[in-house]
Amino acid sequence: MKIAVPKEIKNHEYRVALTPTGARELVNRGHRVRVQAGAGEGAGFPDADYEAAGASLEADVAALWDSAELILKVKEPQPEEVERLRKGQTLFTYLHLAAEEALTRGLMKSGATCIAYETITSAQGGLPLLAPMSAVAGRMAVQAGAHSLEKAQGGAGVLLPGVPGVPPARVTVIGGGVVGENAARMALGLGAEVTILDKSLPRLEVLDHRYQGRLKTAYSTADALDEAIRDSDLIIGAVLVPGAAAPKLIRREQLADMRPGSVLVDVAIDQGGCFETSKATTHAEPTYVVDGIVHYCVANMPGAVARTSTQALTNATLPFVMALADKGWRQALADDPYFLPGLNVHDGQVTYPAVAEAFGLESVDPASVVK
Ligand SMILES: NC(=O)C1=CN([C@@H]2O[C@H](COP(=O)(O)OP(=O)(O)OC[C@H]3O[C@@H](n4cnc5c(N)ncnc54)[C@H](O)[C@@H]3O)[C@@H](O)[C@H]2O)C=CC1
Ligand SMILES: CC(=O)C(=O)O
Ligand SMILES: [Mg+2]
Repeated sequence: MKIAVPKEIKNHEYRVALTPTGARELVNRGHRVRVQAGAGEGAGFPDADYEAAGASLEADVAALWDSAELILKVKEPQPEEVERLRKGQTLFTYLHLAAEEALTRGLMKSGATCIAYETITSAQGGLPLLAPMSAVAGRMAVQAGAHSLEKAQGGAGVLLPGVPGVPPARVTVIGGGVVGENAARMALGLGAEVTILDKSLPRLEVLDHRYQGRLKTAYSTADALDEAIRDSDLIIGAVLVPGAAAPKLIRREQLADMRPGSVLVDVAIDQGGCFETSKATTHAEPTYVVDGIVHYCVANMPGAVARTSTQALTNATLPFVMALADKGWRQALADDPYFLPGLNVHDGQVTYPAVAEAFGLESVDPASVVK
């Protein structure tokens, strides 16, 4: 199969969808891999390493996209990339469509087959192609929050661990999944006082057991959120309803109940964000202040630690990439009921119910598409 790996063009996105190691695996199976010149540089993978792995380099972006049957990316396609996509091509990347109507409609118009990393499931539960980046983003959320609490960033001037004689800061994490647990681990490690809110009691039980009293857990209700808003120096938004737009859990008027200079880090921003006042920011300008509260809402947090993230992402994606390349998208999805929910758009139609619902579109059963 003809496979293309473009250089990512989102603001400060340095990850790449395939490492030279991954390229070698595909080439060894008889596939033709073309990598855009410079695509791996930001993650520390020079062009020469791809050539040594048997891939070819392409400097002309239009030619790269045009020649491909399968396009591997990291971030959702930007408008100029959507323009390049066409019927007959398969796109495999993060899409987060429920947060982006224009992108959804653009992909429908392209006629291409679009498979999202973040909606693929597994027999063990969870979202195996989201999890590695959620681990990165969860850990980074505490670094970002700690930095945002500094005065120069508009923060209250609070040090997360405190010092002897001064109590630690209070951190609340809303959503105790992969992002939430990784954020909590980091915050605990720094000595903060940490509470996790979740709607899932079984999940809270697991966390309670695992952290043996060092981590407080609370069932996520309006009252629990009110309390968190009043008491927290840092709130991390880490909820997910798979494939759907994030629920808005803190409204603008509630910011008045927070201490001035407190910080909201909205990791769920890639699904639209879980705070009413969240709007996506970039690594170039990650924060802004609303009503005295610092907001950090970067939608591609792992892009900032591209080396770690690229290796973690491609460890998870490679088996799926190999299945797509070896069997073609239709057979690969038909053979694997956990891969099938990755299909979000095919030939002008939405095939993921939560995305269709978000925009009042009709949803087609993916199983009927791969028959
Ligand atoms: N901004 C970025 O760069 C990145 C963002 N993300 C995003 O972070 C979000 C979280 O991802 P994961 O932790 O992997 O998901 P997950 O599925 O592991 O965890 C989500 C948790 O949220 C809980 N939840 C759902 N509704 C809730 C509510 N109303 N109140 C409290 N808890 C609720 C669920 O029970 C679940 O435990 C996703 O939107 C994901 O796309 C992930 C990686 C990078
Ligand atoms: C999950 C996601 O959106 C990211 O890693 O950028
Ligand atoms: Mg996004």
